[in-house]
Amino acid sequence: MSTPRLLRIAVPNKGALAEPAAAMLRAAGYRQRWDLKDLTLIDSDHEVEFYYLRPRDIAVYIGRGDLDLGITGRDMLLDSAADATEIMQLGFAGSRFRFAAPVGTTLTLPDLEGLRIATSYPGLLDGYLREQGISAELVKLDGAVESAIRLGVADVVADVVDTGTTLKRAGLELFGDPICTSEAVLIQRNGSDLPPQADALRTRLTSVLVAQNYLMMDYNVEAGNLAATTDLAPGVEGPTVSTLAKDGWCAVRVLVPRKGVHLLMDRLYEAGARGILLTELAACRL
Ligand SMILES: Nc1ncnc2c1ncn2[C@@H]1O[C@H](COP(=O)(O)OP(=O)(O)OP(=O)(O)O)[C@@H](O)[C@H]1O
Ligand SMILES: O=P(O)(O)OC[C@H]1O[C@H](OP(=O)(O)OP(=O)(O)O)[C@H](O)[C@@H]1O
Ligand SMILES: [Mg+2]
Repeated sequence: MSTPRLLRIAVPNKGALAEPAAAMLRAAGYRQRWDLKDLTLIDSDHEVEFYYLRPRDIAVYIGRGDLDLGITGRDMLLDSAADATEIMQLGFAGSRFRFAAPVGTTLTLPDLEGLRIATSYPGLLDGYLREQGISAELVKLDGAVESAIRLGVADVVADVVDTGTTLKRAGLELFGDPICTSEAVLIQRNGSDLPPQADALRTRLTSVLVAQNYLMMDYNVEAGNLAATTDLAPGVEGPTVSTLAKDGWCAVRVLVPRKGVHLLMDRLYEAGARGILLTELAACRL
């Protein structure tokens, strides 16, 4: 029987994506580099080879078919116009791509006509301006775009915004609708055939997301109140209900979303649940 070829995965080597991407792969059970100077790493147990590349270049390699799968930002994928598509959302490096101008300028979208717009994402911006029928001059910069207006090279910027701190420090404010809402995504070349290890990777990454977003809950409840509590927390495939060594009481175990879990515990308590315990999931396969 022939051994399958290595699955080749592009992983960001620096910037906002690098650390959480490596952490997610580690949490999924894959080996990751410890030495930041390593350019590649083979995880022979899983027949996977990781390539550590500039986040901006990852969509290009995937679109050309040089590598099988890559982790990048949706904004970077769209900016590259690569022949690739996102196949999974990874839940980190969330950001919005937005227009900003000096505080008090009160611009609207049509005012962009004829203005100079600084950006590190000219492909993404150009596509949006075309869609909106606006003709503007794009000033392409590598980074620190927020300083472009003060330095006189642009009237407006279009850049990645997370907390908004960088914009605020530069004396800028947002205007217009978000051009793109982004997060880290797993990408694949359109129509490419992947070795079987790709399915295992996707299952493992999904499991990491579940383990991050869910908690295991245990509680005790009198049989008469069981339905009221399980209605509040129905779980993924239904709660596990066992008999408690106390007359007329049940023990319940159920997966619950991390988000809003304190409110859920209050409601369960009101509905009769007692001894409510939460446990982190170290790993799972659902
Ligand atoms: N402060 C941030 N918070 C959350 N996500 C961010 C933040 N800054 C950038 N990102 C996201 O991380 C991804 C990579 O951006 P990053 O700024 O790390 O790369 P870069 O430095 O522009 O890349 P390169 O060095 O290759 O040009 C993008 O998808 C972007 O939306
Ligand atoms: O809204 P905030 O939380 O302030 O984050 C947004 C900032 O983070 C990124 O910058 P990065 O550190 O990647 O530097 P760069 O501009 O050189 O890419 C982005 O380009 C913004 O400048
Ligand atoms: Mg950046």
